[in-house]
Amino acid sequence: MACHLLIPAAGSGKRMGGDRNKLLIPLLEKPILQWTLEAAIASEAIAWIGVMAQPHDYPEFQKIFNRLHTTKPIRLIQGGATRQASVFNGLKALPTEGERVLIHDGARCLATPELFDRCDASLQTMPGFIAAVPVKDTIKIVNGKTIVDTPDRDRLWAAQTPQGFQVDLLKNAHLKAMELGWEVTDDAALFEKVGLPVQIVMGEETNLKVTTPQDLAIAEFILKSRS
Ligand SMILES: Nc1ccn([C@@H]2O[C@H](COP(=O)(O)OP(=O)(O)OP(=O)(O)O)[C@@H](O)[C@H]2O)c(=O)n1
Ligand SMILES: C[C@](O)(CO)[C@H](O)COP(=O)(O)O
Repeated sequence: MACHLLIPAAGSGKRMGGDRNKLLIPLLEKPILQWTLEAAIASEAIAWIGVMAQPHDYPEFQKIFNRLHTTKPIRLIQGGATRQASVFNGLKALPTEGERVLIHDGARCLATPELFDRCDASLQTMPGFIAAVPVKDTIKIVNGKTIVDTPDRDRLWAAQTPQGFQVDLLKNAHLKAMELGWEVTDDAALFEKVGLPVQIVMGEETNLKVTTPQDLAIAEFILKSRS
């Protein structure tokens, strides 16, 4: 079964500090979103891509789509006020034959096609998963500036995308979130809140989310080391 991919790309990039969507910032002469799309296009598993965007970004995003060499359909879908709302809009716009969906942040432009393929294979056997990597730092829980706990690092994983789910289960979790006013930063959290299991799939250390100007420099370094 062909895999459908939703790319939340409707943010504003506040932490990047610029005056436009950070996904339009050039990284080695290509916009961040173009790197993300090229990796998704190169993944054998993905047959259809929906990109959630703010209408004011449509013209620039369309220019990026026009530069891509692919026959895979790429659709613009109106984004929402939060990542969560953008994903919900994406779920409603999926082609009806899609039973399972991958969701991948436009800002994670270093994910490899192999990661998408591995995630799609995992999604065939589980209702929900996230790509994640084991945490390397010792993490502290603090109250104000005082440490209150040091959780066991063996149980800590850093969440990434792709994340993948059975569409009907995820839609129901989003509906419940709207009804009860839950606000979360990833889709796995909604699955967790409704009591559904989410598995871990090994992510990639280099699969960072470009969030701050420092991340741009790191992403550039990683891309150069690949060429
Ligand atoms: N209303 C929103 C907000 C975010 N996103 C997307 O969700 C992904 C992860 O969000 P983040 O990295 O936080 O992006 P921004 O919201 O743009 O950044 P910031 O939080 O710094 O404003 C990004 O690809 C972003 O475009 C989205 O589709 N719709
Ligand atoms: C989905 C995500 O990328 C997992 O790391 C993340 O939660 C996105 O939300 P953020 O608020 O931009 O970190």
